Amino acid sequence: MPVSGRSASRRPGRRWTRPRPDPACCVVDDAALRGGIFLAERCVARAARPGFTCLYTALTWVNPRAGHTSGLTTLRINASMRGTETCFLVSIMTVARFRSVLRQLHRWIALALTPVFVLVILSGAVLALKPVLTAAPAASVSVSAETVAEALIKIDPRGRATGVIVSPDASTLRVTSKNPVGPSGQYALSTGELTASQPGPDVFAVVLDLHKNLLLGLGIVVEIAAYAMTVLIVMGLLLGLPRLRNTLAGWHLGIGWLALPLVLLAPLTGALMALHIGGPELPRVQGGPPVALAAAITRVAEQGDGAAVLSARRFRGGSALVFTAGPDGQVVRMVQPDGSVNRLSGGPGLVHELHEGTWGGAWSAGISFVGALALAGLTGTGAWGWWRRRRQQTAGSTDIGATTLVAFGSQTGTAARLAEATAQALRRAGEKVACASLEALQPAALAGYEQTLMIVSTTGEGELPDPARRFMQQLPAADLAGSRFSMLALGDRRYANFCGGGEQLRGALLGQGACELAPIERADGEPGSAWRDWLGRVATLLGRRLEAVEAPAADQVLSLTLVERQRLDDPAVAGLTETWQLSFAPSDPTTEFRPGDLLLIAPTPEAAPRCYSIGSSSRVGDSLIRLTVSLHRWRDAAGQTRVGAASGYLCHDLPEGAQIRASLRAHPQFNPPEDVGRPLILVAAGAGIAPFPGFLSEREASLKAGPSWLFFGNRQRAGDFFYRDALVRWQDKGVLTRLDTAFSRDADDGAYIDRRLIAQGAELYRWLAEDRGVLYMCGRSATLGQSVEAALLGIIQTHGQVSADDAEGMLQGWKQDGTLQVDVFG
Ligand SMILES: Cc1cc2nc3c(=O)[nH]c(=O)nc-3n(C[C@H](O)[C@H](O)[C@H](O)COP(=O)(O)O)c2cc1C
Repeated sequence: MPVSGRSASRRPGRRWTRPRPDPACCVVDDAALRGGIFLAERCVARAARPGFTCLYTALTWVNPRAGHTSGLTTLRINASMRGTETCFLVSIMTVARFRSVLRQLHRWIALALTPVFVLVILSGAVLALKPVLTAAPAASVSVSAETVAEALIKIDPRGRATGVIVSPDASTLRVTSKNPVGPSGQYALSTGELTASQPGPDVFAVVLDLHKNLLLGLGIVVEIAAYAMTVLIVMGLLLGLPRLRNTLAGWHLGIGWLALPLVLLAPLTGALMALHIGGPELPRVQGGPPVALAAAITRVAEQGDGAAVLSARRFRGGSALVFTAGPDGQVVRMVQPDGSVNRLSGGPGLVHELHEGTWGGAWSAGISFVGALALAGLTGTGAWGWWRRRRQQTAGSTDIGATTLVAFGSQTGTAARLAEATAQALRRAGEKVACASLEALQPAALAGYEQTLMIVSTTGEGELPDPARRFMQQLPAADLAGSRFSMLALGDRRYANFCGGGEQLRGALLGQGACELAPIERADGEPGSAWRDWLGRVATLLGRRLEAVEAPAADQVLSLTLVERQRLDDPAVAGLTETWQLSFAPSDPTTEFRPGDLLLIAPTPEAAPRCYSIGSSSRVGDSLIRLTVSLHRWRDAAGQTRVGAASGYLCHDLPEGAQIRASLRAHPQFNPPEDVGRPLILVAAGAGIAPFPGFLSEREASLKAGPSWLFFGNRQRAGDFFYRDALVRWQDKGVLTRLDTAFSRDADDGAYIDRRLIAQGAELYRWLAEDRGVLYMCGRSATLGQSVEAALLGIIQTHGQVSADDAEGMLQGWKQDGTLQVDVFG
């Protein structure tokens, strides 16, 4: 399907239609469809009963705006028995949709409860160490229940105390009360007097209260957190297998999977405890006025087994628990409000012991502690990853409080660098400045600033750079009365339409009512001096004094020798675009260049230069600058075949060994990311693959390189699968983690590259949104640029579960923060 056809069908608003009859006309997320049909088949299997005939049709609804499935498969089951036919319509969520919903739930539940998780997990880690850090609670000197009860009556005559612990030497009682008027402190057992030394706070008791009630009696919130944590871990398992990568998402998944028993232990046992499953068998609590601890201990004394009292505390429904040590070990008794005593058997129960790490002594405590650390790691990597993604999405939004906007429209980076230098110079002079590409701006944004300084280049035959086109299209609808601007237009007089792009935009701005703060400045070729003049004038009008300003590095003029020219397409295959790789040796062997930098070559000194993307890197020892050049061939009005001046010169006329002069233009926006660990997604069509061999050779040379994924589209696998051998070699070496191709003229393929992106949407979204990947796209603007962006919008909408507008905003955010780098040519 012609890509332009699909983009023309884009309409605002959400409208779901059935797939059109020609399957080539709709782009269906194959994986999602397969998932849906799989579920459909299971559903039919269930619906089928003896005597029924079942037919089903899976109707997958397609969203034409985004070009992807809605994620809902509607299933029609025609079941007939004895001539009566019934039709059921069942809607099934496809696997992709299900995972997407699951991911959203996982994210938002986890984020909502992160503060609670942090408190509960950290306090749990401290409590896990309690058995190791504290001495065993058993008393070394035994004291009878009667003695403790007598002392407690003196200390707490009104029965308000909620806990009492006998000291190991049986000399004092530590009494606590939740009621502020109740007794609290350390008392002599013999006299019942408050001892001079007040006991320090019981750290473990405070931590336990934090762990169980968040110190605020919010036990219910902790219970919910335990259920939620268990559910989140299960959801996480459903979301994907671990991919061991040194990224936050990689660590998150890795911890979740590899430490699964450990991370599941505490929340699961906590949830079971909250549900009273697996604990000791408790007698039914009668309820009634709470029994005083002294009375409870007296009732235990009356049992007459002479056991020594260790501690007692208030329990549910007015009852109390009394812990004693007898010859058979620790015994717990529950004293009800009516004075009846029940001996609790079986200890705290396995679930409690597993939760508290007390089932196997010090090393089980250690396991609980490691489990708590793993849970902390899961929470930390999850929350940090979310925060970092959020920051990436909001990064680059215009500075708050700025009065001057510096806006740029740049094709090959010069205007962008000058805009940044302009903003910095003005900021240093005290002006509040925001700086943004026209790509990220809407005309109405100009009204938010006192003035806008525009730096706009010209490309093609007098055209606006690609990133400025949408802004220009939106201008006719904007009312810019009251907005002030000044234009610095970058151009080159060797082109027919000098500074055409800047002139066009200026005319349109004036047409919409904006007025000029300072007259337009036109830069011919190297823009440094024109920029300085213009900036000086503008700064004076703004009442600012500039310090000495330095223009960004200019293009570097190189002397190059063509050492090799290799044909990349197969001349025997008809209908392909003739394409060559050219390797140039710079006369200065210390010349530095990186993949994505640009080489400007003109066939004659007076001719306009053309720009070619460099596909090699001096950083990894490449001494040759390598270009991929397609011959531009067309038929003129008289039917004569013509070839482009620059491409014809490079592909045919320039002999090997010849020397030329060319300009090297740094293009840092399109260089490989400095953080080599970031996953790399490269999307290329035809000669757009030019810079990517250089990207992969830089990755090959790095030990810390993250994964990389190339999407390459061309016409025929047999004839123009450029750099196939090198790509296969990089795949074998693990440098290229994934390779997806689309060959539009192959009978068994027929797809364009956007189809591949959509088919891999879930994984692609994960690389970009979760693993901090960065996507570079290179190819013709009219085809690759539009179709890939449309595919990305659909992917964000489907797999990020956001509206069309939010997807658009996210895509713009990706362009601003460098997640999406575009180098397209006309
Ligand atoms: C392929 C190409 C086409 C160009 N077309 C024109 C043009 O039609 N008119 C013009 O004045 N300058 C033209 N230029 C010159 C650029 O506008 C000039 O080099 C500018 O500094 C580039 O800025 P940028 O890197 O921000 O895009 C062209 C440059 C290239 C590489």
